[in-house]
Amino acid sequence: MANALQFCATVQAASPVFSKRMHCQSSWHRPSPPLNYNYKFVATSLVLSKRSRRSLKVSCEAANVDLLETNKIDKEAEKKITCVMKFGGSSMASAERMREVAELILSFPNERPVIVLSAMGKTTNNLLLAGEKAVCCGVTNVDSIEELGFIKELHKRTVKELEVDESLIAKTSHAAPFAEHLEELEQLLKGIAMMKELTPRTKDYLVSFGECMSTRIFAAYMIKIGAKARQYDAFEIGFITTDDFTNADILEATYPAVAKSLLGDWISDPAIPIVTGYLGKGWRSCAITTLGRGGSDLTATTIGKALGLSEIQVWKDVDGVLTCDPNIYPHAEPVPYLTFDEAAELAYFGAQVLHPQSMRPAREGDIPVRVKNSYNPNAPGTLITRSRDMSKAVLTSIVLKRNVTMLDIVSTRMLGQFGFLAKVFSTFEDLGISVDVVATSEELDHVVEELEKIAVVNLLQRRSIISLIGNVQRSSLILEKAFHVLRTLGVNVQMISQGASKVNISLIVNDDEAEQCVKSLHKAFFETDISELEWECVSGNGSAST
Ligand SMILES: Nc1ncnc2c1ncn2[C@@H]1O[C@H](COP(=O)(O)OP(=O)(O)O)[C@@H](O)[C@H]1O
Ligand SMILES: N[C@@H](CC(=O)OP(=O)(O)O)C(=O)O
Repeated sequence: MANALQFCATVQAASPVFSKRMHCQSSWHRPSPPLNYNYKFVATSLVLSKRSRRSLKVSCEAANVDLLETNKIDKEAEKKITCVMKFGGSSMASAERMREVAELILSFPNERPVIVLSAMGKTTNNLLLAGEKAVCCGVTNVDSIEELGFIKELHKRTVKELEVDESLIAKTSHAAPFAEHLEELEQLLKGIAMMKELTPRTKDYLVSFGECMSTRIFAAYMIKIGAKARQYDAFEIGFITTDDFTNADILEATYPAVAKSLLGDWISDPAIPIVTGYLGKGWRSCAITTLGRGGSDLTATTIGKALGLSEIQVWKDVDGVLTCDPNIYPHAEPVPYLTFDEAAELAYFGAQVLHPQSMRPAREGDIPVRVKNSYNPNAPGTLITRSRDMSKAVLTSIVLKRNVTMLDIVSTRMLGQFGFLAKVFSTFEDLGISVDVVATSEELDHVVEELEKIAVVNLLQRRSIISLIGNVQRSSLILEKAFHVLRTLGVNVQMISQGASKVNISLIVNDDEAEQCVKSLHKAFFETDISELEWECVSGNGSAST
């Protein structure tokens, strides 16, 4: 189909109205079948003849729509990118794992994916530890920091075992070669040692080495085994964020910018994009930022929305989202289906498996997210979509968040009720503390000091939040059963709340009782027949299976 006269245009869709207009224009121009022609998404690509391209330019100007670019296309570009596949640290922990992941990617001949990678294994933790040690170890001792040794050894060994050499790594991108990264990392640690200071901004620069190195090595390996691959640093291709170092938010401008970078290259020379997860660029500072721990999931869903892909896959080391944390209770089972709301709530309340913000772009783009196991690709995993059949659903998953501080605030009646609550929340806002993720007791001292002007405040530490994610249409059944289990254990619930999204009931208990509660709740809800559950509750003669 492609010939010298054909071009591809990438335009930025502003609204459904535009899409409609676009539709008219496309029939008017009579283009060949669209590359990525989807009404809902930001970037729309069309294959056009040279004459149509000129007319499209005029029409776009008239419709006040950005024509991002028109490129000559080749045959390969007619096959659009289909999905994004994200592989986390656990999937990329060694040369052996990288080989398996490469094989896995190539085992889907009908997919043309964008790959998002995290740092290898525990590299991010090791980089942070190395940074903390550098603060107090003195410049001359930096090269003997144990974690720096681990990082160097892991990456050099991986390069050697995969048999990718420097020249191959250099071919993967225009950026600095791999050896220079290790060199620069050591220099940075020496700088930290000299300054005796590790700011959040420096922390983000420091941890970025993990993803920058893993993607370069992996892209080089893909090229070595004959695949076409191209490495990208997210902060160079339009991941624009707030300047909240260590926990930055993706800004809206990211979507068209990322679409433009990735589609532009794909159209002119298709190659599997291998993108660094977790990283961005602060819009004011222009410095490297990170999206919060586990942020590569968010990178993947952002790319999914930016390109209007049909699926987002996040590959983990477990068979999908499970009924509870397998580290607490090994009999946790995979949950086959979840809604975006359920998954977001689960992540927000502490399930390590997904980044708390990662569902937002997927929900906005209405793109299904599949959570799969890179160690067991045949397992069906979890499919996360906008809605699902809830007719049989009671409880979906149990999440535990430990070491939470509970503030018990009683008004001294100096303010009316509305004024009192407003003052309480503005105190948290002024001090930049998010309720539910209060970090240190030092921060809390200020909160207590402020609140004591209007209330009696009790600080209750070492508490846990147990979140019951499920069908809150059946909240009476869930609560009845849960309280029955907890009463049998002799546990006193200290607070209860139902989330605004109506998929979550949260209970606060003491830290030292929490794990046992989760185990017993799991047995009662997931290892008991549901009809039995309802019968027990109706007849009132059931007993908790603990
Ligand atoms: N409800 C849950 N479902 C699945 N995994 C969970 C859950 N809660 C905690 N986890 C933990 O999350 C891990 C997977 O997430 P993560 O380590 O972030 O993967 P990756 O680094 O590959 O992205 C699992 O190994 C598991 O120990
Ligand atoms: N490497 C970063 C980002 C990330 O998403 O990692 P993982 O996918 O391994 O959770 C971290 O450890 O936080």
